[in-house]
Amino acid sequence: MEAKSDKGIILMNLGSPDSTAVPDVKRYLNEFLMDKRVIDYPYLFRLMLIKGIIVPRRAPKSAEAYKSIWWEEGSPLIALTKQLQNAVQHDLQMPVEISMRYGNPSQEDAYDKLLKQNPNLKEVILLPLYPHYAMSSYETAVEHAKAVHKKKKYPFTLNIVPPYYSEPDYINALAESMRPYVSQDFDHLLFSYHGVPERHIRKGDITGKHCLQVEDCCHVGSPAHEFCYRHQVFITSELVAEKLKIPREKWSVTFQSRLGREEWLKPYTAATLEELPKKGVKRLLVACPAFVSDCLETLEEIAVEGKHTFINSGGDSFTMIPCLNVHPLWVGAVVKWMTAMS
Ligand SMILES: C=CC1=C(C)c2cc3[nH]c(cc4nc(cc5[nH]c(cc1n2)c(C)c5CCC(=O)O)C(CCC(=O)O)=C4C)c(C)c3C=C
Ligand SMILES: [Fe+2]
Ligand SMILES: [Fe+2]
Repeated sequence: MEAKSDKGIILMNLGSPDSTAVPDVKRYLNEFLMDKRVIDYPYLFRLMLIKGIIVPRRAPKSAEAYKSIWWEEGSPLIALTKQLQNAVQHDLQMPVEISMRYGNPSQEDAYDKLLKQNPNLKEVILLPLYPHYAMSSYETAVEHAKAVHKKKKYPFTLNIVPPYYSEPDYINALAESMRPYVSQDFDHLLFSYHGVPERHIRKGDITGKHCLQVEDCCHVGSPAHEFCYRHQVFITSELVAEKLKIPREKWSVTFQSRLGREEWLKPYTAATLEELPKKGVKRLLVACPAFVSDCLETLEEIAVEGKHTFINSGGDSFTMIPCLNVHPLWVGAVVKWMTAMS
């Protein structure tokens, strides 16, 4: 009989509200936006801004948006993360659980479930479902996982997978998942990434003098790249475009989901979708590699709102390429990484 593994795996994603009811969306947005790595203003100012202005205004609109994409089994992001869990579990001996940075299932739920399955658990391998490093995504997920682990004095160690934005297995899975779409006629491929404030990029610059300060900073060698979201999304896009042999003038990178009045990474996706038809781009493909699983930001902001903007601006066809979700090559990559780390 095969010996029981003393390791377990957690796939960690961002999370969604428990339901599309406004109070649930409010609770989720409060937790999300009160995170000091997402909105990094001083605590009291953040509290007043989030609880007094942003959440009361945003929650009803967000609830409507969630309603328009909600599945019978609940949030697409959570359902797709569960599907990934099942697919990976099928090929691995170690138990696999999922956790969400905000909402449910929580990090504690995932640790407890693993421990219940094996009280002698020695190590948990944590795979954040974010390919790129950003203070507001990968960093907050990992710091949260570490904080819960420390606070509850769990008896196992944590082994965290670093950002995989340029890992050949990830790039191969992403490129192959996109190949059926780029094999048909199209005028342009847009890589639309979740945006972040430019200030976050400068704040995360470990050299203090590189990001958004040096001409073409993301393509000039620097230790800052290890923590630079902008650099990392360019690398992903370049590697995928190279693998798919898409000429440089046929693809570009934009940033979506801006919130608030600060300057965020540019160019903005919405403005680009308006401009492209005027430049002769009529048949557009859009991929969103900041997200491993399809979610509100792809299914609503891109596939519905983005399409509307593009078609109303003179575009003819708009195709959103699905996220990796449970693509067999992605499942294979995760299984390979987990096996190598165990
Ligand atoms: C200051 C605000 C935000 C930053 C910075 C931010 C960064 C960031 N977010 C993701 C991934 C996702 N974000 C999602 C939804 C979402 N994001 C924000 C705000 C910021 N995100 C809000 C307010 C929301 C909620 C929805 C809304 O009201 O518009 C999602 C989808 C969640 C779902 O349930 O489907 C994802 C995924 C990344 C990767 C990132 C930094 C790189
Ligand atoms: Fe977000
Ligand atoms: Fe940079």
